[in-house]
Amino acid sequence: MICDNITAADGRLYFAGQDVTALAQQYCTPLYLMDEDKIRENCRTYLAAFQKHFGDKARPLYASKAASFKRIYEIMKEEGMGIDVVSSGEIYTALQAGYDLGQAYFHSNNKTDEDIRYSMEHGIGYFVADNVEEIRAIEAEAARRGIRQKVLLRLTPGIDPHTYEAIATGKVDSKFGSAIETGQAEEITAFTLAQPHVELMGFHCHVGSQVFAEDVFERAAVIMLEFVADMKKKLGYMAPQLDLGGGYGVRYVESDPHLDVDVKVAQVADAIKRTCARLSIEMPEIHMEPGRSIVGAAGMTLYTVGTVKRIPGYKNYVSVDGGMTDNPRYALYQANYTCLLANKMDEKADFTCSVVGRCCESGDIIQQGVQLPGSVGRGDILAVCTTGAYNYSMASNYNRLPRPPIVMLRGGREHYVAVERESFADLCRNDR
Ligand SMILES: Cc1ncc(COP(=O)(O)O)c(C=O)c1O
Ligand SMILES: N[C@@H](CCCC[NH3+])C(=O)O
Repeated sequence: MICDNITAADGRLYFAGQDVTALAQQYCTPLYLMDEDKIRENCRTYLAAFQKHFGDKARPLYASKAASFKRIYEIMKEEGMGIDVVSSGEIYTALQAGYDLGQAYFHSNNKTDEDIRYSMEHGIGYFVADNVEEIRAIEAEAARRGIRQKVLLRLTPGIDPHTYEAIATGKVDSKFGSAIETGQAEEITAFTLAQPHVELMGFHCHVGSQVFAEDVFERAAVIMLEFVADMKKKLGYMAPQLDLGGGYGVRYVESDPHLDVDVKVAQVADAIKRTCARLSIEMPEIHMEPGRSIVGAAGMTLYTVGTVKRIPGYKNYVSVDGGMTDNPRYALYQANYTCLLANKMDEKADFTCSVVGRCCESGDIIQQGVQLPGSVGRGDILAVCTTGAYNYSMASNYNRLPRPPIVMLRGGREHYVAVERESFADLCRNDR
């Protein structure tokens, strides 16, 4: 199986040690399951790797855009993880969970004045400013409040991470950040250092997501540290923090490699230490922002199969009771997923089909070229693996479909609702 929390016994699929067909019956479908133990294990793996390879001068921040709901911030708080947020909505949710915003880094390429005001009012720890206009707006709000606000600057190191084009973000031609190559990174650094109510805490980059390519983070670290050294020499400014963003990939299909976080962090730490020695600079405090690799494999989505359509000479279609509304990733990126028929795990999977959703949209596809048992039919439970990241958080109500609930699994036996299923009344809540 693609992850060690997925098993099969007596023809049934188990996730986090629990029979998912029974869970589908109890909670109905579509249904998001999340393995709380796996989320905590992943946090601990990052925390231990950072401690081991960087010592106290480092911290992983959970990129909460991957999965943002109250319970996840409670878990991050309990695990001692920092967080990255990208909107006032994520900040509000973190606050509802009692998360200390002083540990939060506020990203986004376009923070509104209202975002800046709201987050400062609630004591945001750090802004990761994207551009000069944001620095001006942060300076103005900080001056109004009579405080000195900590910020980092998002830079683009000019690296191609070899992932889906739509989720590559570290190239010079990007809506995010200021490019080192064009000199804009230096300009914004000088500008920020001249602001009386802004304290520059360092630099940030994020090269992309679902990254497996060798040494991408090491190369980013070297470019960023060379910039740090350059700013020390030119402006007399030594950055206290360096944040290398998120991006480690997870296994969606058998052909995806398995990334060992401890090994990856060790390699990045090694590159950082060697580069700092070569440049004769002190190692800044290092941060990374894993999102997908914390929650991706901790998720599974369950659907009930409806129509099975066989078109002789063409394709076979298996329709399920959710679709691009709860998982838009195939529609957006042609992303890969593993689909399993949860209640027929002992049957040979030799029926090739496209698993499609129920929306009025031909592109409403979960996955193509899926192999399921030939007996697949109405009422079967279809599981899509590795849906913990960027599924619930990117869900929509297209066609007025209510968002599924999130049921958390823990300890091999317990399950509880972390997010309720939306009702039809919820859909009309704001209608006048
Ligand atoms: C700035 C930033 N940090 C962290 C992440 C998290 O990335 P991932 O979920 O791939 O670890 C993202 C998303 O790609 C991001 O844009
Ligand atoms: N939403 C993307 C990840 C990138 C988002 C953050 N920059 C995905 O589903 O793969």
